[in-house]
Amino acid sequence: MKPKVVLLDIEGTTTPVSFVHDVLFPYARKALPDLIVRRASEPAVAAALEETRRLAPDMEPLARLNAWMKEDAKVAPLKALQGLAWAEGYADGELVATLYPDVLPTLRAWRKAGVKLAVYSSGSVAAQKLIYGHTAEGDATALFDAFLDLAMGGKKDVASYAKIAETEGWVPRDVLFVSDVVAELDAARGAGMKTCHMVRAQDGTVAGDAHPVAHDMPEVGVLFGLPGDDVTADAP
Ligand SMILES: CSCCC(=O)C(=O)COP(=O)(O)O
Ligand SMILES: [Mg+2]
Repeated sequence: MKPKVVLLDIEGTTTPVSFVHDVLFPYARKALPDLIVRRASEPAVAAALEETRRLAPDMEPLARLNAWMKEDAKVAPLKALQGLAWAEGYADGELVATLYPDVLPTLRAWRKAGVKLAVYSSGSVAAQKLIYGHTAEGDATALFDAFLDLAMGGKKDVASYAKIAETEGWVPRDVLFVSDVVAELDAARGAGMKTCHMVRAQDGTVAGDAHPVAHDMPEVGVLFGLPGDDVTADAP
């Protein structure tokens, strides 16, 4: 059975790991000390700092945020603040999202064929929309039916995928989850979803034998019977 929904990870799947680690994360690391002071009275900033204090009561929030960034911790208040920092960078033109070149043409073809597309990333929904809203080809957010983040739970937890399916009204076996991280794929499979391991040579991802392996988005399509980008697709 062909998937009716394709649920996509971002880092290592649709964007190079280097874009996240060498461009986005350093930008946020530099911007956050000023941002959390300058915008301290904004509810989103205040809530993220409050949650940081709650999770790490013995540490000064900026020190905790810096330590999380060093560990690449997927923690909701850090992800919220990083998203606010990146919004400033995209707005002033300093940031432009880098996607793998096979991504948008293939997603357009799948959407044109009636496949629903969605994002599930540790990055906040706001940050996801910024990435797809600032690609070299313009705003591609209209391709997606749903954006999902850590509010659904951690990406390595079976319950998160069950919650996503329930929230969106999807039958799990109709959903194909594509990610570069095997533990995330194991969790999605545990909830009844189809899975595909994205192994991008540029990212140094190592293929295993637990999940079907693809090296780019068209190969995902071949494995799961989805159309290729030779289908005429109007750019969103
Ligand atoms: C979507 S914002 C940038 C990516 C990010 O912050 C991140 O932690 C990547 O996580 P993913 O779940 O997409 O691997
Ligand atoms: Mg990933």
